[in-house]
Order: sequence, then structure tokens, then C-alpha cells
Amino acid sequence: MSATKQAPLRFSFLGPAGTFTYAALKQVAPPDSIEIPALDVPMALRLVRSGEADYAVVPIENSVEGGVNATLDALTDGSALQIKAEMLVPIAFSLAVRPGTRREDIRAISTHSHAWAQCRGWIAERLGPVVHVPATSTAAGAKTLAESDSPGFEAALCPPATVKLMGLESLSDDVADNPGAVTRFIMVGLPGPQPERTGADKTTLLVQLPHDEAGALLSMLEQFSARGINLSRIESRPIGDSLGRYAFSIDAEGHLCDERIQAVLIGLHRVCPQVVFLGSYPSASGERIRPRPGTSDADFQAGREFVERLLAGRA
Ligand SMILES: O=C(O)C(=O)C[C@]1(C(=O)O)C=C[C@@H](O)C=C1
Repeated sequence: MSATKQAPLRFSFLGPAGTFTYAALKQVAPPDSIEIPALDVPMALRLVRSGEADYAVVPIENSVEGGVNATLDALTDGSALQIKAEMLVPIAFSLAVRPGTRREDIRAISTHSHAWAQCRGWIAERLGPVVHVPATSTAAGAKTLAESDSPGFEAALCPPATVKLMGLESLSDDVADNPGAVTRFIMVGLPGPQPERTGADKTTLLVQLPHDEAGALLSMLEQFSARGINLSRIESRPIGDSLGRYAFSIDAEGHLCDERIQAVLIGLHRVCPQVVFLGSYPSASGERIRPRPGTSDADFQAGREFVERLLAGRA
């Protein structure tokens, strides 16, 4: 009897094919996956929420520009989603042109705003004053340059591999203000069982602080520090209902199965009006977490047994 064939997984991503996001997708999507390019991050996530895609791959953090606001906001703007994996992609840009274009012909360059932010110094120094024409992604700018009769710009900044893919030529590779830049991407699906604990994990949360309460931020942070938990990212995002109201987007080292992370979640739930759990997943660096003395699962278990003895009158 032949085994029933699993349907291929469907991956939405910030498209078109040739974006840095696409390179991240290739790290996790099985070869027979169905690839669904989306115009922007909210659309890629919407396709998961609607059931048209099993997973979305989107950028979340850039080593030069910081958090990707479109992703941080869209993750919690709608029904619940969970991060299943993270991927790192080294970022270097090529200056792509149509065959025959020379450096001195370039008056305007199209690319994603994050890409422009990472290259504008390099461009200003070597090309002088050049206009940035925003594109929905690096590959989208390169595609328009290759395919449009009058794109309105003479060059695009895109991943080196995308130059050839779009039938363009590179006038320069390794375009960057900060060589060594890296962007972090996430694979997002519907809530379900967590990926297994590896000992090198991250947990992403969105935490809202009580309104107008002195010391609220410190109380929130104490939940982590008391359990020896390192935060690899913390940034504030406006809640949007009025001026001065913020939620904190946080990556904490550890997994939902770790006792110390559970204790943090209980603590946050006690002191914060809203705590959104966005998933525990293996960290791309693979660096194992060494719990601070007194914060391992065994330490928590011993503490619980101590209290149980007291409750049972066996002190
Ligand atoms: O436009 C792309 O190629 C993307 O995948 C998006 C994105 C980003 O949002 O930061 C990804 C990596 C680079 O930093 C520039 C752009």
C-alpha cells in the first residue's frame, strides 16, 4: 500500500522572487513548497490568517535599521499568529542597471526604504545627489527597472543574485554603509504546538504597560531580570489609540517549556494589562543558554517541592 502524499506547504513572503526575504524562505521551505509572493508584510501575514498560506516569511529586525515596524505591528493587528522559526540573511546590495547604463547616467535609484537607509552614504559619496524612488521591496524595484518602458529611475539596489535573475547588470557589488549587515527573518504560522525546546531558544512577546503608573516599565523588566533572562531585543511601538501610549515588543532568551519563562509570563500577566505570546522557537545563532544559578527547571522544581512540603505541614 502506498503512503498518502502530503500536500505541499504554501509559503507567502515579501515578494517578488529575488528579495532578501525570498533567500530566507529558501532556508526553511521544503523544495516542493508553493511560493506565494505578497506585495507587503501585512498581506503576507493576512494570507496565513485567511488560510491561503500555511506560513509567511517576513523580515523582523535589521542590524542597521532596527525592528521592522510593518512586521512588529502586523503580527498583532488581527487574529493570533505564532513565530515558528527565525532565519538570518547577510545583507549586501548590488547597484543594478539595464545593460549599457553608466554610473554617470544615474539620477534616481529605486529600492526598499530599509535598503536605501543602509546604502545612502555609499551612494552619496560615489554618485553624488541621487533621488530615492521607494519600492515595495528590493526585487520589486529591480523588476520594474527590467520590465517597465519608462521606470522613472536608472538603477536599483537589490541582492546580488537578483541582478541576473532580472536580466540586469551590476555596476557595483557590496554596496553598503555598514559592511557585515544582517537581517533577521521569521517564519509565521497559526497558533499551535511550539517548536521543540532546543536549549538555544527565543520567546517573542508584546507587552502593554499599565497606563500612567510610575515605575511600570521597571516592574515589567524586573519580571525578566529576577529570573536571569536576557532580552535580545526590546522596542516600543505606539498602541495607536492616543499619544504617549506604547506597547513593548520583546525577544527573551528561553522557551515556553522553561520554568523561568513560565514564571515570567505569570508575573507579566499579574502586572501588565495585556501580554501577547508570539511564539517560542530555536534561535538562529544556535548559542545555548546557560541559566543563571537558581533559575534552572530543577531549581524551580526544588522550590515547588519545598512549598508543597510546607502546605502539607511537613516543614
Ligand atoms: O526588499 C527586500 O528584499 C526585503 O526582503 C526586505 C528588507 C527589509 O525589510 O529590511 C530585507 C532586508 C534588507 O534589509 C532590505 C529590505
